[in-house]
Amino acid sequence: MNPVELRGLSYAYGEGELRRPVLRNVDLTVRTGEIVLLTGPSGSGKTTLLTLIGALRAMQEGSARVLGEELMDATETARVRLRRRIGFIFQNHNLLGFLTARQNVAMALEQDGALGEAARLDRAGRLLGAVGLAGHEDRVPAKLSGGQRQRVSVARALAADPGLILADEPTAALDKASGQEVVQLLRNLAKSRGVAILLVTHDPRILDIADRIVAMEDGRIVQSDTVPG
Ligand SMILES: Nc1ncnc2c1ncn2[C@@H]1O[C@H](COP(=O)(O)OP(=O)(O)OP(=O)(O)O)[C@@H](O)[C@H]1O
Repeated sequence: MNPVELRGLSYAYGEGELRRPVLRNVDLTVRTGEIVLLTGPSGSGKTTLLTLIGALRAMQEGSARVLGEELMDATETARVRLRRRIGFIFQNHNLLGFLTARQNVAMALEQDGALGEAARLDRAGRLLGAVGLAGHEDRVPAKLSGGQRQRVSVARALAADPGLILADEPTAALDKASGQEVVQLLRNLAKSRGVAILLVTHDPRILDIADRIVAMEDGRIVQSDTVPG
């Protein structure tokens, strides 16, 4: 089973005369452990596609199988359940400012009823160690650099042991070195854990981490290149 399989996926915003198609007949497969970068001009539909795959909005047309679940006609309950199996990373990291790095990561484990508070904090500490933040566990986001904050997001996305990570412009707010460090880290973790990554980016500095680069234009996939290497 591939983590992501899209067939004939179309999507439009608005209704009636205001209806505006933004995705047109998209086919896309992401394999286990594969890192796919999604590029394309502003407005080409990348973020919309990512939110559909992430079960953050309801499908309209076509088929999307994500981690084995069909999203077309899926109930809200089924979508919520699927979202818990996906790691999300965003440009502005979405960390809670009043919680420490460790608490931010531990929060992502709260869905797991089997783990008590102490076990969650312990696991969060180990994940922070895995992203190179040992010694920074008890700092709040404001006391970390942009790159370190994005590493906390990576640790948080990995917390629930996801089969798929969806990232939207994760390096946009970072300088070149921190951006490359974060994506390299993401790559190493994905490869060692067999997690698939679909990453939207405008950042030409990180194209070399991809297994495949998919280009979108006007709601269509116009090019899919396997990166040699
Ligand atoms: N909630 C919404 N309601 C109506 N139109 C929307 C909505 N969200 C996005 N759009 C429009 O849909 C189109 C695709 O937007 P989307 O954000 O998916 O593109 P994108 O490729 O991610 O762009 P960017 O690179 O600028 O983030 C754009 O024309 C946008 O204006």
